[in-house]
Amino acid sequence: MTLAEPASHAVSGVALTLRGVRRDYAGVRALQQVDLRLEPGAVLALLGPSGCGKSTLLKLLAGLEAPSDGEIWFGERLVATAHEQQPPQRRQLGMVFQDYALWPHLSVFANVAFPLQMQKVPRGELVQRVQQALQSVGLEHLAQRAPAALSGGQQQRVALARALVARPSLLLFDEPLSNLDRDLRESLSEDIARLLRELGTTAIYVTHDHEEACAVADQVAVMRQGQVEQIASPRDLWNAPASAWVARFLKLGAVLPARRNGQGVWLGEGLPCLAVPGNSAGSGDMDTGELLVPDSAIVLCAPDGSAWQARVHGQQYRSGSYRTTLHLPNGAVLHTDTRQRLAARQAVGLHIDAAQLRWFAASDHTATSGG
Ligand SMILES: Nc1ncnc2c1ncn2[C@@H]1O[C@H](COP(=O)(O)OP(=O)(O)OP(=O)(O)O)[C@@H](O)[C@H]1O
Repeated sequence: MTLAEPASHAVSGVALTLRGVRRDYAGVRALQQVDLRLEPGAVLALLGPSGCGKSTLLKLLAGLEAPSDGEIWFGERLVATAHEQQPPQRRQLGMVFQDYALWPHLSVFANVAFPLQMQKVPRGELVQRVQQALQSVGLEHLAQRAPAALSGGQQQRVALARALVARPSLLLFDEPLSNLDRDLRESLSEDIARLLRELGTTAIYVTHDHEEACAVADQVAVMRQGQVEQIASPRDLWNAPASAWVARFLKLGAVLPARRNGQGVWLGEGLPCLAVPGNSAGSGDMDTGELLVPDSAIVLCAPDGSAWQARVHGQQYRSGSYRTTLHLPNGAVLHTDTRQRLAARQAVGLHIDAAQLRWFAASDHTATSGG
């Protein structure tokens, strides 16, 4: 198959298709069989632990590396196979990196103008587009400054304007906010999300930060060992994690070994039975698996107010409430948030909202939720 030429005019928001994409380095399979499809204008966050293949996937999309197998399509354009790759400059990409990558000797204006100069855009149009891009990131008043005279957040806004000014069909973000403090990350991720939606640009956004991924993206791909473990909207990811691993990675609550049959689910010998709705186990033999118990499923009560007994292991104050660690009689650890200050080793009762629990079979990724 030969690679198509890019369209001569700027295309906003291209569809993205990956089919069977694999990438091997000497002795390391960094990506194995990645298949995904992104609609034009959609924003996909790649989230996953260190080494899961996020940067490798980004490099393949950027054309900085070639797949060992599979196909990458931008809309109707085949941009990469193992045998043939379109170079980065022909892919109509914008990129925003963690370290901003601005030219230190050029002004803010000149940095943003750079991609248009490369495209030999006429001066009048160039000035107008640079001003527009700077306006969209709220920096038009700093056009003549040098990057060194800007804060980290402002520098990243310049990088964003530079990526947007060329009207790319795909924007790639590589941990763009990880050098910034939490408040700035929040405000800038909101701005990025708004801009991407206004412009209708398709984007891939690599991050380690769950909240940032959900703030920016329509879809989140959770990656594990070179594969996409789950791809879903932020809401579906939180409400319906596909596996115990995803639930753990997203820190959705305690994920505990459990057993079940048709009568219910048990977290251990001698503990009360949980009536997890939708439990599809047969009435006979016990099934082993894991149970997700979100923090929000647990409400504390007096020790004699429930069949569930626990002891307080410790508390940590966190913006308005105490995150409380609880030990069940069999040693299992649960967490909940409460406004009550409790003593270590204090006995408490628990109400567990079974509707929020989620069962994961040991042998597969099939989850049964209470919701
Ligand atoms: N040039 C390379 N040569 C050999 N192995 C590599 C190379 N680049 C990446 N890898 C390996 O491929 C796997 C995926 O790496 P990648 O950088 O894509 O992970 P990541 O999810 O981006 O990690 P991080 O979040 O730490 O940046 C890792 O095991 C890594 O060691």
